Amino acid sequence: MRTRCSLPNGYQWQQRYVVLYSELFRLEIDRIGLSKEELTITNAFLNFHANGNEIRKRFNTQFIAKEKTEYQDFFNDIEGNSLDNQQRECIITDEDNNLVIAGAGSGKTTTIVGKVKYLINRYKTKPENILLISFTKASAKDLTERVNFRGIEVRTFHSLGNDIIRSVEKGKPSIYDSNQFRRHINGIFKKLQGQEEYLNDITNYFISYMKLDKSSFEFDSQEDYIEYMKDQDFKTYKQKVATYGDKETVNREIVKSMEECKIANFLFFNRVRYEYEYPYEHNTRDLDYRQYKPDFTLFNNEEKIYLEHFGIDREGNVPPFFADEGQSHEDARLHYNQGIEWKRKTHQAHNTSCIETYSYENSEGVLLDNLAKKLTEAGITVNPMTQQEKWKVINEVAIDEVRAMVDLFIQFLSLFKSNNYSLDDLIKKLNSKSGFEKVRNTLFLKLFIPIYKEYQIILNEKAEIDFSDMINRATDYILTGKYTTTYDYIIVDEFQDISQGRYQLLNALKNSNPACRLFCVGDDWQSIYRFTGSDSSLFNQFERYFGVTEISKIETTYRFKNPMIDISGNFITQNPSQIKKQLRSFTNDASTSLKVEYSKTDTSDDTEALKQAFLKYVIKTLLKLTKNQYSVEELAEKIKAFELDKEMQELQQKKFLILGRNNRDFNRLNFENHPAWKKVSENQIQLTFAKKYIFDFQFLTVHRSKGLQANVVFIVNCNSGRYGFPNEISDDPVMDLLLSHAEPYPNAEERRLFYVALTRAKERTVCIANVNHISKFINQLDKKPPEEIKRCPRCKKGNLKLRTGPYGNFYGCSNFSYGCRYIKKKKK
Ligand SMILES: Nc1ncnc2c1ncn2[C@@H]1O[C@H](COP(=O)(O)OP(=O)(O)OP(=O)(O)O)[C@@H](O)[C@H]1O
Repeated sequence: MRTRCSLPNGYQWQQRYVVLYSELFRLEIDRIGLSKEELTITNAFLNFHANGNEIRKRFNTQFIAKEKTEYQDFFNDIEGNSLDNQQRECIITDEDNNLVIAGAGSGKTTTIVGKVKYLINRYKTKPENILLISFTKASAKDLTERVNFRGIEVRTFHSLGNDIIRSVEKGKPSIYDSNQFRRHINGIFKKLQGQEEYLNDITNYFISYMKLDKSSFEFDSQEDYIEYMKDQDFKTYKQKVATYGDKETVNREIVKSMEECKIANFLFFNRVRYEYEYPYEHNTRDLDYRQYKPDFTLFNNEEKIYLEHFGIDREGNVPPFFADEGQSHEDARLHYNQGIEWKRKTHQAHNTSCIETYSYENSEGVLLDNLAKKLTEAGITVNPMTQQEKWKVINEVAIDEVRAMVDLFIQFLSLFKSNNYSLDDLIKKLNSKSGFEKVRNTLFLKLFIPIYKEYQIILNEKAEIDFSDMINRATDYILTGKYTTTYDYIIVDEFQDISQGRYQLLNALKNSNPACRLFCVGDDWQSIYRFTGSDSSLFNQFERYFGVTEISKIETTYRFKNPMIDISGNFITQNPSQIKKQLRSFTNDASTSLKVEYSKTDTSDDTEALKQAFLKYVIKTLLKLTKNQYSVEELAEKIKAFELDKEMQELQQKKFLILGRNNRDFNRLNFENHPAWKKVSENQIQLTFAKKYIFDFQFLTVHRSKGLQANVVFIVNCNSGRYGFPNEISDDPVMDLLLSHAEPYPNAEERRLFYVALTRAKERTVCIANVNHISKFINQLDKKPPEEIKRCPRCKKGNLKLRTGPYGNFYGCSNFSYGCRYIKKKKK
């Protein structure tokens, strides 16, 4: 064991002796006959107890300053870099528990390399007494190479757990092949669908509980309500044919609210033929009003019956945000109720039948039962599909939802096991919830528990353990004394990805040697592995878990610059739970910019936008390289004539990354009609420019891009919707059952993921968003969108689209179908 040079934090020591201190303090010690020597010692104790922390701080400040001077040469060359002041200080700081909060690209790994070398050089710590842990095999290998010191091998938690088990059990444990995980869970899920009750539950979950049911009365602003609606994506299970130009596409029907979605699915699965917002059979158009389109038109043989769903409570009130600008809530209520009356009178006048349903029926949980009765009374036959038929339809039209459900099971199971939870723990947490969320979670658990049990049976039958079992079992061996360690120092990289199970292992290792010190480095802004078990509260509340801790920061980023530092920093800290840091760039000489490229197609193809974004970057860079001597047209000519060979070659040296939220986002790039572009492998794109210059683009998911960097990064699919960015599945509220602290800030995990995407580029990050489905993240980031993407001043979410009406051209909000009725006349 080495001797300590700086003074440890005395908080625990002060606590231990607090009673003795109070007793001595009460006594008049110079009058109780102590010898001179006893008096000196007692006074020193009292002084140190009262002022210990001040004394310690003063001493340590002096110590750090002295150490920085003495080891200046050493710190001037770590991996060929001269360390910055914060990097130096956190290496020298030497408490029992040390947490280094780092920024993206701030040299975390360089700092760890420096720490290890410092321990070995300065304190002569034996390499075998330093345990270095990283999270993935690749990062452990990279760190081993960077530390490059014989006897130091960086471990992953898994390899460590594996070795502990092997040493105790005197044999290698059989490890479950995690590559089979998805296949197994999918297989179990499919098998369970053969059971009648399970099939009932799963169809029920998809139809009624998959999307979050929030009443419009819960929202104060139309802005928030529209955002919620767009995130939830109110697609029914009915398909509709749509025509774009000369192409026909089949898409799921989209309605405007969760309640309408419930009604539509009810009609569809009960084989009631209907059309959504179909023009009323009688002409009602006049100069002020367009043709009336009832919510649903039901076809009963030759007869048409209408269905209107009214968004009112039992007293006829409407949600607060129904009021238009300058309109009082009471006026909005009157206006809406007049609309109801108009519809009733219209049906009376034309002798047509209209079934009415109300929002309050949904809040009271009787909407669909009442609807069934009303349909029967109106003579409409309700002919329910069997569960098998329903499930077949769901699989046919919404396979993405079925896959997402399997992803959710996988994510839930991983977090459940890596947290070392029991089913009882889940039930207890469940009981703390209420309302829709409780019913939804209960049904989810009913679906999850059999999957978990079957999975455990597979493990038992094969006598295998999975990664979570490995960590948990290793922890047990340490806690029961079957395995002992001698580590003086435990250093953990990427600490933001820690899970409860790994924390328990770490704590057990640390506590088995009282002299052991812990040095953890990570960036809470980049914690993106909740789906494999990480729990960000372990980072954010480090001290609560490990005891008194010295917290340091490294905040100079060596990758990206301003304005991206400020933009991304403001973006991530909108979530108040993220720790505040002041990132700054190592240089003011260059910048990293953020651009948004808006795709204007009606399809999910980002190809054209990617091309445009790339061209803009090429032009900008060439203008700079040629010192703005030429116009854009001249540049194009010169490229064709190969007169900018040097500049083009310089451009070719750059690294380009395309990032997607999911692997399937790669399919958003489709180069059918663009011969210069081609997909050359599963994740590679190539562009041949001017028939000569080849540019390579690598596609990665944002998760895979963690720790990587490029000159330019294009982020595709920056759109709203359940599978956009933010992806609404990953922040499914059911995950709260497993987190030690629920993350109340909306889309917290996805925000961190987007932050990781934003911070990969050295020069430019381009977000590609579709004008019709712009992600809320883009709305927050792009404060000044181009003219043609004028934000709607009312709902602030849509953009204004030029339309033609009876009084000429006008701008209307793209969120019209979500209820925003803003219009503005086009100036002549
Ligand atoms: N003091 C320094 N001076 C100059 N360059 C440095 C310094 N510290 C680190 N770097 C450089 O910064 C880059 C990023 O360092 P490193 O790989 O350690 O970052 P990181 O913080 O682990 O990144 P990420 O946040 O993406 O995981 C490397 O090229 C490294 O050499």
